[in-house]
Amino acid sequence: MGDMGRIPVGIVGASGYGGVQLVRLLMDHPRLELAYLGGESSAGKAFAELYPHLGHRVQQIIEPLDLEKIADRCQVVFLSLPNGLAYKMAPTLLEKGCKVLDLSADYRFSDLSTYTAWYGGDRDDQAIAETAVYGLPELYRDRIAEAQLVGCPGCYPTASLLGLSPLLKQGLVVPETAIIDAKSGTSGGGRQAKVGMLLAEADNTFAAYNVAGRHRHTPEIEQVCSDLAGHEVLIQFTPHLVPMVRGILATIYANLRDPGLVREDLLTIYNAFYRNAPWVRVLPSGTYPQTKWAAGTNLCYIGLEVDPRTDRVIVMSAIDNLMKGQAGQAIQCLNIMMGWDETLGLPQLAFYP
Ligand SMILES: NC(=O)C1=CN([C@@H]2O[C@H](COP(=O)(O)OP(=O)(O)OC[C@H]3O[C@@H](n4cnc5c(N)ncnc54)[C@H](OP(=O)(O)O)[C@@H]3O)[C@@H](O)[C@H]2O)C=CC1
Ligand SMILES: CC(=O)N[C@@H](CCC(=O)OP(=O)(O)O)C(=O)O
Repeated sequence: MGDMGRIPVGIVGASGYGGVQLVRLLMDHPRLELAYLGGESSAGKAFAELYPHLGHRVQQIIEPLDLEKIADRCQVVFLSLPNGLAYKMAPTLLEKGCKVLDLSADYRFSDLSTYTAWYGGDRDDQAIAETAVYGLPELYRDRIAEAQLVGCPGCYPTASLLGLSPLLKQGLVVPETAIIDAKSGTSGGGRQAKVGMLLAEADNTFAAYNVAGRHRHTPEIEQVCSDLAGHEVLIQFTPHLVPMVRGILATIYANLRDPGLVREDLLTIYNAFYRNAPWVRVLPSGTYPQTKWAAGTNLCYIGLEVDPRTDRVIVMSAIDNLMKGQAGQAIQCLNIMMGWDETLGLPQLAFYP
């Protein structure tokens, strides 16, 4: 235990977008303290050299990877790394008693053959993967509370699943008719330099990518939808890149089983479903979410409509991809794992008015 009863925490991948969000959140968390910052190409640099605006609060140097040292110093470790690295690091940390929260895809799949089909690699750690809990608290809160290893969801799956879950759980729509049309800001692609993310390339343009089941978040969304529906479900998911930095808006369409249902019926059902979920705000009738309301917060805003001409429900779900879609949700999960209030240390006020 660190000073004043705070829990010492390490972040591997501290220089990336997920890493810096975690640092920002940990600085103001009343029960956690930063005990280790790790990176690869940034190792040896002061964190303040990369993020000078946080330099008055964070004096640490980013250190090279040393799992034994991390485990000696930390009770909790966040792995915020490119896919395919966490599963090589987590076993040592777990063996030494650390709680591990992985922000990559390595521990999101209960069946590793799905992971390797989409992410490649050769994994033989099915037994460890099976101990991991999918870190979407609104669906798996009780299991997260008992977990030592959490696989935090992707940003698109978070927005999509929070929008779709009440409908699937209650059997209100035909699951196979669900279409998720989602748009993300560029920070979803991480901090690595990529030509498509240059301002000159990404500004003033709006386009779909990885269409027709080609995005790796498709199987992640389908895994949870199948769990909720009680049978295997295929979902149409189309991601888009929009010229903004933060935020995801998922617009979801599905055919209602009962065409007599109206908007108010569904809003009542959504409000009941999320009544104990402090990070989900179901909007009043006729109000649709905007990404800027969620920016910088751990909130998910949900609005919905029913189209009586087509008997479809249309659900809109907005999050900040770096917060509820990544680092904020990881802290929410840790709060639950520690038995604390799940809102502890997480911002509710958006960056914008
Ligand atoms: N951006 C988003 O909206 C979301 C991202 N995610 C996932 O979270 C994870 C992190 O994403 P993001 O923060 O965007 O990524 P970034 O590209 O911004 O950062 C990646 C980090 O990984 C570090 N790293 C890379 N290789 C190694 C290594 N071998 N050993 C130690 N550190 C290493 C880098 O360190 P260095 O700079 O020192 O080389 C850097 O700190 C990814 O798996 C991503 O898919 C999940 C949800 C949303
Ligand atoms: C805009 C953008 O590029 N977004 C990323 C998704 C980021 C994410 O959540 O990635 P992981 O599932 O790997 O954690 C993409 O489409 O690849």
